[in-house]
Amino acid sequence: MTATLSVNLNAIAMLRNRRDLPWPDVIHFGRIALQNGASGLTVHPRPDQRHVRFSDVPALRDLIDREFPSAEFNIEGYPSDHFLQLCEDARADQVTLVPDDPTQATSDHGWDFAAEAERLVGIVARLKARGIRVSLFADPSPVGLDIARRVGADRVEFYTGPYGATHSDAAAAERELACLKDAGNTAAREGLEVNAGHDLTIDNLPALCRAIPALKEVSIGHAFTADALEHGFAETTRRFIRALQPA
Ligand SMILES: CC(=O)[C@@H](O)[C@H](O)COP(=O)(O)O
Ligand SMILES: NCC(=O)COP(=O)(O)O
Repeated sequence: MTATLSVNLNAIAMLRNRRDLPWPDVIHFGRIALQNGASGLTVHPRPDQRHVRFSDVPALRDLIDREFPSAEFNIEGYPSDHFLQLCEDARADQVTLVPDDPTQATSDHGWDFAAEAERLVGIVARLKARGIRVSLFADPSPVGLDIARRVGADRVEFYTGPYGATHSDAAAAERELACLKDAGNTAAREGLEVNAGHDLTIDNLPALCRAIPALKEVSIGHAFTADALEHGFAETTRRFIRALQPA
């Protein structure tokens, strides 16, 4: 199985927000990514709208509906009532629920499934009742994946920040990959499909795909955007898709 690529547009939105101007245009770069083979688009509209604005969400839904109806729209975020309503109004194909505090600089941990199970059951049911696939952001660990399944999640997205941080330490990378492999095997046993994201790059993707052969989707934004500064958005999309192909 080859994991699909969902391009995260947060960094494009952050660049746009530097000035009160409409460029770089989030919709334009989402279109380029989908035109060049990305399977979907991801955004993480945070409460402070530091990058993706709430108004970007319906506009991206409209792009996919009009021009790329087979593409998926993955919306990530903390399950506040406002966020859940935003996802429902946008008819998200997938919602990735993340336990982020509004003040966090970025996403840096998965759910404490044991502590949050009771709350997550209703939230997951609400989204699934609207035909939305639900993925729960999870640490790269087997712990709690049985609960993730019990609360109704279709998938977990393993947080690959610790793996991404090992870019200059091969031994540490092997240790993180072993954790991801173990977590991926447990997820499969629990009947969960697996996504992954955070600090993934062209260089670290192949080993991750070998560690989790059943990996369904990777969502990538930061390193993708850095690569695109050098290669352009279209070629970078093709480069990341090539990196996902089995060797
Ligand atoms: C959930 C995750 O790991 C990322 O998708 C997250 O959206 C990154 O958020 P920032 O782009 O705000 O750092
Ligand atoms: N879920 C991860 C994501 O969407 C993008 O994370 P990053 O590549 O910006 O670190």
